[in-house]
Amino acid sequence: MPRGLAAEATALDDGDVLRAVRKEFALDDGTVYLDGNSLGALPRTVAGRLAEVVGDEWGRLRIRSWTESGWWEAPERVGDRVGRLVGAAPGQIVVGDSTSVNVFKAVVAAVRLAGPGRDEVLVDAATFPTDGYVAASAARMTGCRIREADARDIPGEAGPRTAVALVNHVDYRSGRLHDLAGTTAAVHAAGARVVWDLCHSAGALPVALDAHGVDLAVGCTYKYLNGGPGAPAYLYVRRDLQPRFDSPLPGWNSHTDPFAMDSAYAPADGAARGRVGTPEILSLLALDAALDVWDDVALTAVRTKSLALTDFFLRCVEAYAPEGRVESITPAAHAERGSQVSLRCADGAAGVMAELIRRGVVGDFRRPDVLRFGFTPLYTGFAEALRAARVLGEVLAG
Ligand SMILES: Cc1ncc(COP(=O)(O)O)c(C=O)c1O
Ligand SMILES: Nc1c(O)cccc1C(=O)C[C@H](N)C(=O)O
Repeated sequence: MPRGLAAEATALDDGDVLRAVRKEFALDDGTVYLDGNSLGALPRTVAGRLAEVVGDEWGRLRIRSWTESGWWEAPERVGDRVGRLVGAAPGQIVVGDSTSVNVFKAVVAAVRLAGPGRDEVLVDAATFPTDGYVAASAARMTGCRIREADARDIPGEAGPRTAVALVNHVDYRSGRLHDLAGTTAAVHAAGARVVWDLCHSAGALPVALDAHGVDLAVGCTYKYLNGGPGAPAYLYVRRDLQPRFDSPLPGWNSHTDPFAMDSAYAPADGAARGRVGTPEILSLLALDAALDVWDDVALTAVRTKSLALTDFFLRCVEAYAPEGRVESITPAAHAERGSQVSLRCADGAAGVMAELIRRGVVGDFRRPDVLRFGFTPLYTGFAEALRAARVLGEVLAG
């Protein structure tokens, strides 16, 4: 069986249409990096571009770079590049701040868009914690109450009192992919708005924000978009909602004429209305450079490879892991799977992951018992999936 898997891995790598993209990343063949769903690898061109931004744009041009190097418009320009990856036409995404901050803007703005009598913020019960914390605070501030529901039940749970539902497209822990089209349609049918958190889906699979009429969305850029540690996040506001988008953080950068330094606030049109303060130029331009790797990549090819990788890894785990030691909590159905495999390991999961990392297989551990393996189709190969499962088997066999 294992010999058959090795031959299969070779054949799959040979047929991989994305294989050449790996060399665009700074990766070493000694490590199997399965943590791109926490921090994406470094695209090789980023360091040179950053050196240029620091040396030439900041160092030589200094303040002139806000206009001459295009710094001022960079949040919307880079937003449009992210838009191509999440199915958003230009003019609807602004890059800046953290996901947490953008969740706040989106949830409060969605409540402000809601009709009378809507005082409920519906939250995916298994949400990444920051979304839950921020939504709870946003609810308190807007006179709403929070109600939690399993993300799969949100279509049926949204009702006449729901102002907004906040849902994770892919669950960070289990890797479950939620139904963006169906949930959005059902929440709309209930008269409410939906905010999607795309942190674990953008760059991992095709996302079609415009096609499904999503109201608002947020996401980070340091996972599958490889923007780097602390890279700025983004906010999507559907074009027809932009004139009514009432930001709870109306900083001077979102003013229609920031340099008027007017004491009265007048919001900018378009995506810029989602801005707050001065953009994080260095990390924003690092992200801009990192996005170049996507120029010739089709998201459909990414999805095909992602599913093949995770299918193959699951089969390898079945072949190598001692019976009963791990159990996948990631859905087997392709329609319900993101780009990771999470294995429940009831016995000593933290120690197992530490040993895996020591042996060159980098995933992560999520308390209390989850071993999480992220598969980044741009740079992860099938032989690596096989090696990760083999080493996991060895570690579990102790
Ligand atoms: C689903 C999800 N939402 C939000 C965050 C937090 O984003 P940030 O730290 O950029 O606020 C993360 C990861 O850290 C995440 O996985
Ligand atoms: N944002 C992170 C960080 O600053 C340090 C360590 C990990 C992260 C993460 O992104 C965690 C990630 N969102 C998760 O899904 O677990």
